Amino acid sequence: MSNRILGLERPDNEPIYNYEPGSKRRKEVKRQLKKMKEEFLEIPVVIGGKEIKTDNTAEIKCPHDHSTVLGQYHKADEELVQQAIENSMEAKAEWASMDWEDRVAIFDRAAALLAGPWRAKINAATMLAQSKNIFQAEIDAACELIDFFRFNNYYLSQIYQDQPASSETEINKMEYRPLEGFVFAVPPFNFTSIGGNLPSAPAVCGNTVLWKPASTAVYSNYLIFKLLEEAGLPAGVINFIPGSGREIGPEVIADSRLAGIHFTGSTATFQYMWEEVGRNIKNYDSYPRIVGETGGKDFVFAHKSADPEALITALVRGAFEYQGQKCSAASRAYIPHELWDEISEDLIQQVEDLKVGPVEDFTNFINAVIDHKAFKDITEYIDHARESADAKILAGGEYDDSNGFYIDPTIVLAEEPDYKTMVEEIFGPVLTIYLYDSEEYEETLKLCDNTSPYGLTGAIFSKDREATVKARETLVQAAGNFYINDKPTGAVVGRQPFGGARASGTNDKAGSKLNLYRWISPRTIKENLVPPKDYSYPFMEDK
Ligand SMILES: NC(=O)c1ccc[n+]([C@@H]2O[C@H](COP(=O)([O-])OP(=O)(O)OC[C@H]3O[C@@H](n4cnc5c(N)ncnc54)[C@H](O)[C@@H]3O)[C@@H](O)[C@H]2O)c1
Ligand SMILES: N[C@@H](CCC=O)C(=O)O
Repeated sequence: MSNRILGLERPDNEPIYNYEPGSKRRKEVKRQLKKMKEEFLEIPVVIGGKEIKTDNTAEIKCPHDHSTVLGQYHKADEELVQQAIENSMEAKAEWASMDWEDRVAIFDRAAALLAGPWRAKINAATMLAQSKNIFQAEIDAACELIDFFRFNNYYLSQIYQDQPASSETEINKMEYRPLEGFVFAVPPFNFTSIGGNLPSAPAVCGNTVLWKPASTAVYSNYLIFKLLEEAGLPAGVINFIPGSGREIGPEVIADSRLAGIHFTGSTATFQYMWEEVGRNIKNYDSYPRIVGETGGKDFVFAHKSADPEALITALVRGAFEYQGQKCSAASRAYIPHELWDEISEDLIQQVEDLKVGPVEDFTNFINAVIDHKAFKDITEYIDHARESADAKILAGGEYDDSNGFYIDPTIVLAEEPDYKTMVEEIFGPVLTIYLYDSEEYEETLKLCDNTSPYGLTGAIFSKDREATVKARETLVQAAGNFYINDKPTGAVVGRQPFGGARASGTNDKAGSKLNLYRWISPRTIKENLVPPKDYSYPFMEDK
């Protein structure tokens, strides 16, 4: 990177490592896994750099192994939330006035530390506490978060350079102030990178932030917080307040100085938060910016011309990587009858061959789902499909939570296009397939568009350009990330900016310039170099 004053150079995406057998990197991750399981991590609330322990704690266990306790976290109560808000407001002035080159340098250093000495540790934490295999941890906790840090810096430098025109008689300037107040960052459990990005994107713009991590991802999120401390983030810029969302949320949202919410999680939680903001709207100092990326019911749509092998791979990886716990996961598929006859045997075989087990065995493709609630919710859908006359289970369907929250990757065939599992977000390893008559391609595209309230990701598989264009046009509002001949997951920062509309969120595209604009409040400054000294217009003069 060069020339910070004129603007950072566009960074490259962080390379993804393979962790092949015998490699040094694989050995280091294994060493970290062992160490973390032997140790017990005590996670405090952190306010203004001060670590606070409370008498209200919760255990952190591996989702894939109930007997392994990794540590415990201390929950913030109302009083600590108030302290965190006051501290955020105190830390604000100094942070906002720091040269932006120094602010971005801190996040550049965080990226470099994560790419280097912290990489194995953060990957291992994500593997153990969120039950991600090494490949899924690597693309998330290492690569995507490094990219978020670096690309946010780059985009911010571009925003700062964008200035209005001036002339010989006036100087115009756009000052990109942080928001007035503090920002509340509330991430989901499923991506460590989102945990790190939600507080750091507003922070790099000069805001101070309250970070409430998801209760099932506190372990990795705390390590990211420690990484930011090591990178030089001043105390109080981000305060770390783990605890119950239902208790902390209303307390924070009621504060008149709330300047913004940076949320990713379920549609229901986001709607609740928006309603709370609405209820408090008359109390705020300014209108809080509300950014929320939420649920999805992501589709794969196959035209009869689709490449069968590419389609099978996209369904297997798109639906079942990280146990389908990606907001982008392929969760419903539309396949013409004749193509189904060609692919069904191989698809079912491949899904049944997916190895299920703990993360410590790197040959396992599928690990556990996050917790008991997720296990219960997902298996209820499977049971519904097993008992319904409108559905049939073609693969998987078994589950067992005796040692860990394991659910076999499951394929459901729906007789009706609006069968429950074609419509609702399941957020687990369940793919529902609906077969259609290839003569009814356009009608089925419309059906796909209207079947669910979401609009996050979707894919068309087709070798016929006209059919591809028809899908792209008919499904124009059905997905904020639309893929042609690719799975609907795995967006890369700087290449496929991520987010969706409809019930899937405000579509502010995490890791892009669009997202950063939400965390700044521009002030236009005009300086008149030659102020006029006569109020009258020329045409008012008497001839
Ligand atoms: N669109 C995206 O970019 C994206 C990315 C990842 C996950 N997701 C979505 O996230 C969901 C899964 O994540 P989850 O289970 O962690 O979601 P969730 O809604 O249960 O929790 C998200 C966060 O909100 C907090 N929370 C819960 N109730 C709250 C309240 N009343 N006030 C304040 N905070 C509260 C939780 O503690 C957590 O930190 C899925 O719906 C998935 O589609 C979306
Ligand atoms: N950005 C990720 C999904 C994040 C939500 O879970 C993807 O594109 O697969």
